[in-house]
Amino acid sequence: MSSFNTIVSLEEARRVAIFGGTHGNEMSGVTLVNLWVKNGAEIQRKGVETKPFITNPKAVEKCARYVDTDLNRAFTPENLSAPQGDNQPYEVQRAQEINGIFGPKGSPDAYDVIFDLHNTTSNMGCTLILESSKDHFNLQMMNYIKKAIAPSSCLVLLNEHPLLKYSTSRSIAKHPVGLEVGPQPQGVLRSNIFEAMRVILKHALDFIELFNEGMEFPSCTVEVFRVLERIDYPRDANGNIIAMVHPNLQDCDWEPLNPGDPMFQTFDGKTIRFQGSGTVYPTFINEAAYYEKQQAFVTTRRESLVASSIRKV
Ligand SMILES: CC(=O)N[C@@H](CC(=O)O)C(=O)O
Ligand SMILES: [Zn+2]
Repeated sequence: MSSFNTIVSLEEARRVAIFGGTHGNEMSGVTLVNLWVKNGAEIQRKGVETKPFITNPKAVEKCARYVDTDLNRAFTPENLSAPQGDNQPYEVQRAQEINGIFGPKGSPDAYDVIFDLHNTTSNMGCTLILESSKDHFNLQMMNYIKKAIAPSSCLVLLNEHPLLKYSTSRSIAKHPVGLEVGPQPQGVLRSNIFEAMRVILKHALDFIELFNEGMEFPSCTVEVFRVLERIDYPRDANGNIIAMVHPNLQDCDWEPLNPGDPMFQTFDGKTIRFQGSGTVYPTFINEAAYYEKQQAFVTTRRESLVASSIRKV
């Protein structure tokens, strides 16, 4: 297959940012970024300028997900081109500022790579979130990280869904990478989650350094979980939740869910079963921040993507 033989030449990744506090109550990213703002030795690499940055300082101060609106949905073309002014929601103003520093989104001036650090209350372990199946630089980075952290594992969630995709803070970079580690409650630090996040980032930065030094990365395949569908909690006519995630599904992120498997449990103990047509892999199961987004979990499908060989130009 030609895709296995072609070498894709890519620009070096000289400008890298690490975002923490996009959600102000996700403490691993907030804490790591604050640490690195004080002393950046750990994130320095030869030939790379790495900028640690707190994206939503007001939300961090309140230890809340956001102040007016979710910053990680705010980087839409409409918001970014809206006239600047104090009458805009805080996060929209902030998105414009951040786009000015690390973007502009979609332009040659944009940062090369942005890592955005998140925590989830779901039992997802280490998850890297990508927005494109065609970004060979990011796919190679995923392969490098997976190999480097073995026998620990990290999974790749691909959100390329035309309707479920959202306008993230990291989306202003040429190569956006979300890092989602859990389970960790909102406002809480857990040492195992904190350290897992730190290790992933170390390997990611090592990859960028090697790439910039001219190393060639041969073609490989990367297993990803592609976002398929958002599943809401069962609700009554008033919109109130009438069931919880079923105990058989709770904490079983990334495990196969088959048609007929228990999915929700009503308050009077009835089981609601999955009605899909085939096996899916649920994730973000019972994420605290997603109650407001009408989402109990997302379903995904396992796929193997081919990453072309890459080398710097
Ligand atoms: C729990 C959480 O905040 N998750 C992130 C996922 C992402 O960064 O794509 C979000 O919804 O923005
Ligand atoms: Zn988050």
